[in-house]
Amino acid sequence: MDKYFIKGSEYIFGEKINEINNIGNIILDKAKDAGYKQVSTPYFEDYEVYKNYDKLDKLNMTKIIDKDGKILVLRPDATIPIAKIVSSKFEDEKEIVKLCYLTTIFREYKSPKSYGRDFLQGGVELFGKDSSEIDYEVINLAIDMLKEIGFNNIQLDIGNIAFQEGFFQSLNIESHIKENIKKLIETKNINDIREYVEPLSIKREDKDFIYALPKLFGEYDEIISKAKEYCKNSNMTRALERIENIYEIINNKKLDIKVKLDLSFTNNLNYYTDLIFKVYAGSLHVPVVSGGRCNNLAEDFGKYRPCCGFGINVNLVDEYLEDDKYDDVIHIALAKGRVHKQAMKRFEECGLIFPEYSEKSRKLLFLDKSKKIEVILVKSQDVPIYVENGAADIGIVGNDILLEEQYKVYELMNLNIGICRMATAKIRNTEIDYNKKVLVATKYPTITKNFFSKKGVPINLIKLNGSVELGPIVKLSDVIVDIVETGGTLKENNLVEDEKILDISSRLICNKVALKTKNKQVGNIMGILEELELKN
Ligand SMILES: Nc1ncnc2c1ncn2[C@@H]1O[C@H](COP(=O)(O)OP(=O)(O)OP(=O)(O)O)[C@@H](O)[C@H]1O
Ligand SMILES: O=P(O)(O)OC[C@H]1O[C@H](OP(=O)(O)OP(=O)(O)O)[C@H](O)[C@@H]1O
Repeated sequence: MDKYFIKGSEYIFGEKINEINNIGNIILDKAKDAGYKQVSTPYFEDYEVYKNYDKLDKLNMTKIIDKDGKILVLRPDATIPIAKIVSSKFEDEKEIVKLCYLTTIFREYKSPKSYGRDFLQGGVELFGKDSSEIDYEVINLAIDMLKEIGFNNIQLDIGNIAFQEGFFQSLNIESHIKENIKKLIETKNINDIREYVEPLSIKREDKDFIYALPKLFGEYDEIISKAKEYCKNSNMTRALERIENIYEIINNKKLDIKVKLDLSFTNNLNYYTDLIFKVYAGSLHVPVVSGGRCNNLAEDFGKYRPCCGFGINVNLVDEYLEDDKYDDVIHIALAKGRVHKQAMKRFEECGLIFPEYSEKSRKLLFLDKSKKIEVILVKSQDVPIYVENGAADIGIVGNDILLEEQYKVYELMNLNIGICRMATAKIRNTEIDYNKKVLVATKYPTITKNFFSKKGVPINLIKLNGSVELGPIVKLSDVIVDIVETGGTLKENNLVEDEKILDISSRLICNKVALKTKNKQVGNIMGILEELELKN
């Protein structure tokens, strides 16, 4: 039967339809009560318009060619069509225009429980005024909707894209380099950021800011005072003042939600100019609300009109409504085998005690003495899968695994355990003729293909699952690509290392949302591990 269905395109019926309609109606009713008028926009949009905003390919647009050969896209967002309506239908640019919508957005989304090619989104856009009071009004409406829908544990993260932009404007480097740095900041992979930025001719203090930026989120007081130390021009100062204003208003209103500051937000849709906010609800590992200020968007289609708005993914809200509980245990996935043994030693040296753990135990799940940290032992290849999907908040795994497949996780630290290298190896005293196709056996097809294609050597790859060293001995392959630590296995099998491909060590990785919602616990674990690193 499955052959008739497209992955990510869901049929919804029965009670599910009612649930989704109820959520949609709450969004529309709340918006209308607050003075917003409902709009409906076309399914098709002009690709030429969208491609200017989609700088990081975040929209994953579905393109269609019409009968005149024009490239169209299925509406991948709601804000741009609404900015077009406002510019064409509302002539007085001083007028405050408040519009709301409930519409299908044709864009991929992924949650630990589901994957969809499109989703129902409800939201609002308010045009005509730029002030912190309006920012609050819009944010408060989103919170109010989530409360009415039934969520109790709500976390609001606020940031200001103008802070980062202010910094990058003053940085005297080519724009494509700036864009590369921004992309790396978004991955939060400190190792990759350092590797790219360190050789650039940028002032030391600016490099330090770039390294600090991905970690510039968390408790408001701590982050705002850190951010102030990095201010180097009036744009950055103004951006922080704006954040202070909005935070003060929210704080005074006592909304009964957690409010955090995030200055590491990136402008991935390329139209935000100022405030950016995201709302997480319950144990949800993806934000349910995303919004912010895009003051210059309307001007692209007519006259300048500042704008602030948000969108709520109704499908996700529905999926997670039943899970509205906050779990304050931090779940750590460790690569079972060499890595977990070394990691558990590290934890022990840090004073973390897991009473039921012993190297010989066959148990796969251990709680620490305080019952706040849980370790799960999984196959090394599965660590990033557990973390990406939120089944674990953080994980410890070798960079060999992270390089072999792409995962949507943050790589936070190099732990300098599980150290080894990946290399090619061949039978002792033989020469490999790289002018003809070489037979390579390995457990690591992606790393192997990339390595040989960079060298310009054509290969035939044989994927094995272990005991790779046998390859050349039994004439299954000419060479192997495998992990070498002491070199003992190669030696005992009459092989020699030929060329090193990369250094390997274990990394601390983190689920993208857990970094926000369990920021304190993740920070504590990082702090403990960092301190130990300094001592060693
Ligand atoms: N000598 C080594 N051989 C293999 N991996 C090592 C070595 N030293 C460190 N590592 C790291 O440990 C990880 C693999 O650990 P281990 O070999 O215990 O698990 P595994 O390969 O999944 O186990 P198995 O092959 O028994 O299924 C690698 O991903 C790598 O990062
Ligand atoms: O340089 P060394 O210190 O000898 O370590 C390297 C060996 O260890 C690993 O094998 P593992 O024991 O994980 O078995 P596998 O071959 O089944 O993967 C790796 O694949 C090498 O074979």
